[in-house]
Amino acid sequence: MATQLNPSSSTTTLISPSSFNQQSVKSISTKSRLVFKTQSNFNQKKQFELKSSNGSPLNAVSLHDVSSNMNESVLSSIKPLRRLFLISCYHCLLAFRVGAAEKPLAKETVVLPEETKTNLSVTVVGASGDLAKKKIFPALFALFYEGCLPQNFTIFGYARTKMTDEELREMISRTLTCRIDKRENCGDKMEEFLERCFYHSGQYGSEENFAELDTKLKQKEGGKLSNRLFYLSIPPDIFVDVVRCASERASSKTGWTRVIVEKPFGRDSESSGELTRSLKKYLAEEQIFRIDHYLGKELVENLSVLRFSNLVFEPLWSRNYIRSVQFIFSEDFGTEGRGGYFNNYGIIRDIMQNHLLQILALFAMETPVSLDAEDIRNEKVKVLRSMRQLKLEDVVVGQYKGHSKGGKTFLGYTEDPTVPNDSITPTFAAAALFIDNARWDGVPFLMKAGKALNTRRAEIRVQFRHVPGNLYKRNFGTDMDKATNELVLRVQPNEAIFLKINNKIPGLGMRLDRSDLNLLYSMRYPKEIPDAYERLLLDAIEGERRLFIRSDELDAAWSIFTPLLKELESNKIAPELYPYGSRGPVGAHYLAAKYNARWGDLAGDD
Ligand SMILES: NC(=O)C1=CN([C@@H]2O[C@H](COP(=O)(O)OP(=O)(O)OC[C@H]3O[C@@H](n4cnc5c(N)ncnc54)[C@H](OP(=O)(O)O)[C@@H]3O)[C@@H](O)[C@H]2O)C=CC1
Ligand SMILES: O=C1O[C@H](COP(=O)(O)O)[C@@H](O)[C@H](O)[C@H]1O
Repeated sequence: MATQLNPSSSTTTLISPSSFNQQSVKSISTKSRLVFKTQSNFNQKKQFELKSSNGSPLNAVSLHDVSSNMNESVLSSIKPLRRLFLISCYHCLLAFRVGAAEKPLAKETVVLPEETKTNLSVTVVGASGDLAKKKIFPALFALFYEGCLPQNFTIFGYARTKMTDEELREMISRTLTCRIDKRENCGDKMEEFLERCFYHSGQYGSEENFAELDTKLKQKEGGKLSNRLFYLSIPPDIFVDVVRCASERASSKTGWTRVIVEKPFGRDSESSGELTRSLKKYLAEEQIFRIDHYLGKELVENLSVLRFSNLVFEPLWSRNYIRSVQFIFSEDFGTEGRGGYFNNYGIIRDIMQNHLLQILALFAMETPVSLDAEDIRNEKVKVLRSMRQLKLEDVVVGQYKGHSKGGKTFLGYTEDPTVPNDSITPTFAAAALFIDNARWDGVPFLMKAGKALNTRRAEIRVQFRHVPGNLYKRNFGTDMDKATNELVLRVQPNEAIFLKINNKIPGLGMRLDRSDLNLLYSMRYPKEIPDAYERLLLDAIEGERRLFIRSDELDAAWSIFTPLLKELESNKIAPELYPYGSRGPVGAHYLAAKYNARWGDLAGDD
């Protein structure tokens, strides 16, 4: 196709603290978060209330008697890490509670002895950069505001730029915001947060500079057991240097050391494998948290809930009923400011090979044995390993060109000063992928990702088959495509789940139309949805790996895309040009049509 040039119920589950063992902590850590609360109608006994991660109660499973407080002996039977997790959840979920019954956090907080002996240090490496300012510091502040960080925590910024602690605070403070629905004490909280932020300037490959950081970290930790999290918010070519220096000179001697690595994890199978091998010289796999922030998005988290906790969906989840599945990402802006990075990667590596493929794996996996990270990741790997390598004839690539509209001119990709004039890096791609297993044999999984399009959105669209022998086909005219059901998970913006159904238009005649059963999050859940980085940072702090990418997942993901990327690059495949702000190259329509599908986002009735 390319041209060759050169919900929730209101019932609550209660767990008796006396039966609260490691296993229950483990299962809670993967399924839900915890709230400890004191309730007068339960004889003032402390109770553990299971809540979904957005604070709404989970469906009831059972109701146990509550017999004792969570005391030292219970805590001491729990491993230190779990204890820390338990404590942090305690703070966190107090804050997630909804409704008038919510009590001020500070009054309910019981500081457990273990917590006073532990310190968490988060070092943001590349603190002067875009991602750190835009996402990481604000997410850390949101966690602090929500009471999700432990009592003793320190945040360090590390980069080459010379800055004082005060200057870092000034830089961070410009990007901090309060949640719309939680402004109480926000200014004070910001002050408190900023007081815990410090800066160390150093080179990324200097062990000496990391040893200095270590000294500063130790000062702040004040002899407490130290847990250290390093967030690598830097270009990938310096990941290994930083990991070497941090692990050799600044890792914790008393607690855990973990490293969050930002994408890109390599450019292809070889470079990704090389990166993994290099990181593993200094870190165990359990210490590496490869982040894909799409996995932290609310609707992506909900995908498995929707599938596995609703009887109505899972039986339909196969080639028997599903005609095609579409994963759509679009942005209504170009590479503005990130052309240097982007030109070396392109949209397939930037969005498809990671964000969209991760969602696909979650969508298509078999039911995992449990919600434990390894069980889920095992299933994702199986799906990825069952996928066919992507072929050139199943791909369309595009690049945006300049466009003037309403007196405004939008520059084309190659007009961006950070991009070479003759660049053929794709800013748009559409692809048809296939999973060769019993469940999905023959079903096209269509992906589309593009920058500088007409709209910003990310969604999953499941198009179901026609109703066999549909009695009502005449009432629809000839366009049977219109008569199929479609389930849409709108990841962003305006999070929603809707199901397109056929319905009789009220009246004496018999005319049908398509209507939506619509779960619009802003109506159903008026609370602000936490940013993906908040969820993922909290998970990394708690040691929850479910939403991070394991090295074998990464290998399998690269295997699908690497041959295609090589072919595109070695044959210098020219992208189809599309105007800035348009719906993208027309080739994408032909690709969908080849597999008897139509892009759901372009149907005009969403
Ligand atoms: N920005 C975003 O929206 C997203 C970014 N990412 C990934 O996150 C990471 C950080 O992104 P972002 O903040 O945009 O990156 P930046 O380009 O802003 O780099 C972060 C910091 O790294 C240092 N740095 C930059 N270039 C070099 C270099 N060539 N050699 C050594 N140090 C350098 C700079 O700090 P100093 O000069 O002070 O040392 C800079 O402030 C990257 O891996 C990126 O791919 C992933 C998803 C989204
Ligand atoms: O990883 C990336 O994601 C952003 C889009 O993230 P979103 O959460 O704002 O949808 C994208 O702009 C960027 O190119 C890519 O590297």
